[in-house]
Amino acid sequence: MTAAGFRATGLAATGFATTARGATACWTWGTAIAAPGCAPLWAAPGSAEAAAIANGANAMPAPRAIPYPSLRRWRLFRKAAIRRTSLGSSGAWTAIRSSRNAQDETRGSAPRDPGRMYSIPASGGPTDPRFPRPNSGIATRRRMERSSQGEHGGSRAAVGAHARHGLAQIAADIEPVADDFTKGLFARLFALDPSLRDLFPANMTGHRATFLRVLDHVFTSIPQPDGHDDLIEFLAQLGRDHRKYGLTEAHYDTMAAALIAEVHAVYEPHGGLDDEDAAVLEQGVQLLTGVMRGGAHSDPTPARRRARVVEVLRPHPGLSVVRLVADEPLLFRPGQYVETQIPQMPRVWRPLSLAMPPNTQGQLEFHIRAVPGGYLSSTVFGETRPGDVWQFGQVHGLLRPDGDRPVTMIAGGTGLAPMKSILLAMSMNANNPDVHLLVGARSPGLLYDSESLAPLAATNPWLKVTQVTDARSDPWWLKRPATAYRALPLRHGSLVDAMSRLDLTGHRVLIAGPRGLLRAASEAAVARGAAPEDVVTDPL
Ligand SMILES: NC(=O)C1=CN([C@@H]2O[C@H](COP(=O)(O)OP(=O)(O)OC[C@H]3O[C@@H](n4cnc5c(N)ncnc54)[C@H](O)[C@@H]3O)[C@@H](O)[C@H]2O)C=CC1
Repeated sequence: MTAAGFRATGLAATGFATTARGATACWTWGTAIAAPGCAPLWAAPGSAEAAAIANGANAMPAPRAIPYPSLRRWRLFRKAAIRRTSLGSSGAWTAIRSSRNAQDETRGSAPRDPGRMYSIPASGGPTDPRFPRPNSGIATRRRMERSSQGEHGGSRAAVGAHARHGLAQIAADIEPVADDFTKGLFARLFALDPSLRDLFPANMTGHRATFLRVLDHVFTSIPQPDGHDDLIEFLAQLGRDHRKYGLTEAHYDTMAAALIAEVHAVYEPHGGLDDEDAAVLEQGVQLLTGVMRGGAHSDPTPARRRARVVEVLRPHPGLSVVRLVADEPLLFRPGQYVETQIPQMPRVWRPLSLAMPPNTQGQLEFHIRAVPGGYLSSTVFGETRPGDVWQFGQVHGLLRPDGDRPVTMIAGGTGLAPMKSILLAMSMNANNPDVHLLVGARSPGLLYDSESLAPLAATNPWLKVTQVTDARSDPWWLKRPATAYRALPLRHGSLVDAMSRLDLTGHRVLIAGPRGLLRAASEAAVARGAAPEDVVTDPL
């Protein structure tokens, strides 16, 4: 074995032990460790994975988490659902029943739904795509239904016909009054149980928006003919996530009661929900809260982890690198992000990408760009000091290589963090697929981590790094003359333009950075031959 350990400057913190088969690495922030036996945290000592890594296999585990659907995906999904909604005895309904029966069993009573579920037709005609929406929507819908039933109620069949609109239609009816709805819902929730107020941040704007998206997703997914496994896993994951707020089982009952009451309140001025819609609503809400509760209950891992800030670096005036040591090592996959709470903003949780792979020392690193007016970033930037204790909830994220296929990474600004975590982890394997990292910044001096990337590229033959900057020269406020980037190839232009020279057929394409870049680079990747399912982003 030829060992090449070193201690680099700046942010670089990588030590390599080069073997005949390739390069493995162990690293710590300050000191390089040339130790061929370093096993990553996800491979328990003595496990088959650890043995596979020792034998040179690329042993990154498969992802477990279901991603949160993006707002766009939700909207598309939802539109499709409203067009072809139907309620049936689907897997989702079975889940509702199991969840309700499980609750009953824990309460010691007989299951409520021993037989079949509600006799709602399994399929029906599509809802009217021209269905009127804002404010007058509900009233108009009721008028339409009444006219089809006779003004003073109609046949059982007619009631069934409008019940087919079901949950997707309730979601559509809520949309025009979404803001008032979520305000009313949380006011009702906190009135029912004032202790809940202390678990959430003072500013509920983000929460209300997120809650609405979740509700919309659930209410439009349930009537779908398939995809219920994903929905159940999504809700279970959401329940696991919500453990960080300290929610108890009773809180879920309160939430269910508040939600049902608030939906009824929306329909109240328009004649109220009929019995079938009310039953459908209750089932949907039971599914939502029941599966979340089950997900939370069945997770044996701690709801929160803690880590202490040990170092805050400022590679350039617009960027903080925060390093922490956790009480207990965090379990995550390289490339993932973690829900984070800082002491200056209690009860506020934000996703941050981990810039190091998991390690037994519990070392964590985050790259945080100061965003003018940014809620968390500016606080971290101005106020974080060594000794601060940060808390962490669930980890998420799907950025990862896939088998032996070549990988192209597109990292814009601090979008480099998850890529660096993956690359450091890969450098511990003897065999890796070829990786081409394109890292972009506004100007050369903003390429903040070239000091780490240059030695990583120099010692790992499978890795190629290309830097891309929009401008050729640095802004006036960047006083430190930047030179580290000169160790790696540099192109000028946009990151997306730089992709135009690549053939991405058969490549796994991982993209991280500003939202605009995620969108533009995803389109460019597909245009350059990548299969859409191989283009992976994690919009934070
Ligand atoms: N997993 C992820 O997707 C991660 C995302 N981030 C996010 O990345 C962002 C990084 O911000 P900064 O460092 O200030 O980046 P920046 O604004 O300095 O831009 C970095 C690079 O992205 C390109 N870019 C920016 N906007 C673009 C657009 N609309 N279309 C095409 N290219 C675009 C720029 O040309 C530049 O090459 C933050 O918003 C952060 O939240 C950070 C870490 C992980």
